[in-house]
Amino acid sequence: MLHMQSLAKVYRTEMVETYALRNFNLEVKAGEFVAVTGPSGSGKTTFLTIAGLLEAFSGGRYELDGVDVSAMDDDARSRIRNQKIGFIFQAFNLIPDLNVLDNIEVPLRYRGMGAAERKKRATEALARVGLSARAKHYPAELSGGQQQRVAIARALAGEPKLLLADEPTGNLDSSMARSVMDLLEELHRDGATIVMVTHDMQLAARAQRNVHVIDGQVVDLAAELRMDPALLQGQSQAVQMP
Ligand SMILES: Nc1ncnc2c1ncn2[C@@H]1O[C@H](COP(=O)(O)OP(=O)(O)OP(=O)(O)O)[C@@H](O)[C@H]1O
Repeated sequence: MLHMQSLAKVYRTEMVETYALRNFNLEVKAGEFVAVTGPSGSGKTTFLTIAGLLEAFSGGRYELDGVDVSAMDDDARSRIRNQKIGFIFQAFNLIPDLNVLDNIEVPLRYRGMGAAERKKRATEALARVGLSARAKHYPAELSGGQQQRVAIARALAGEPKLLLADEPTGNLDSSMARSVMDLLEELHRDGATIVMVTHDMQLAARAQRNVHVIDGQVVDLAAELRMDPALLQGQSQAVQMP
């Protein structure tokens, strides 16, 4: 489903050049639930942003659902993004002035889907996350856990090939976090492909597979820790320009 080979992402400012990702290799197969962990600044969000076709990368190759997206321009990338990817963010990112059902319909509007089909898909997605009774509520009338479930319904409504979650329980207390994780596990059992970025190792342990990132690279965590137990504290490298 997702195949990254020798991917690189360099951020350049006047003073420094930061390799957020370097020689980044990862393959996620259809139906997998993968958690990506790593210390602050290791490149997790950069990886997710590129995986979700929100940003271009500096080198290497990325294949999504069998399509090489490496050389695509912004328009082509956003078309594929709208069709194939569902996002779940830490901050939910619901629109406060729209009710729950209308929020779920937003990405379907971007696809140019007709009103009747949008409503049908949004209603089904809301039922999927167990919140049918809240269709007409506004985000502020819901708990954090319920808002995240709505955001998951919004991600699901487009029937994406790949669900990308960035710290999906980061803004939730532990019982709400558990229920959101229960939902992700359930979606995975039903066949969804999920890649979740988190710094929470306990949460990550509930995924099917863990991938650890240090200094912009996927590492074999067990082997690295045997060599240097302090590695978990590592930061990404900022290289001074000459
Ligand atoms: N727009 C940017 N411009 C310059 N440097 C950036 C930019 N975005 C990220 N970086 C740098 O790239 C590196 C990786 O950042 P990234 O946000 O991907 O890490 P992270 O693992 O998600 O961190 P955290 O867990 O703290 O969110 C960091 O050194 C960061 O400072």
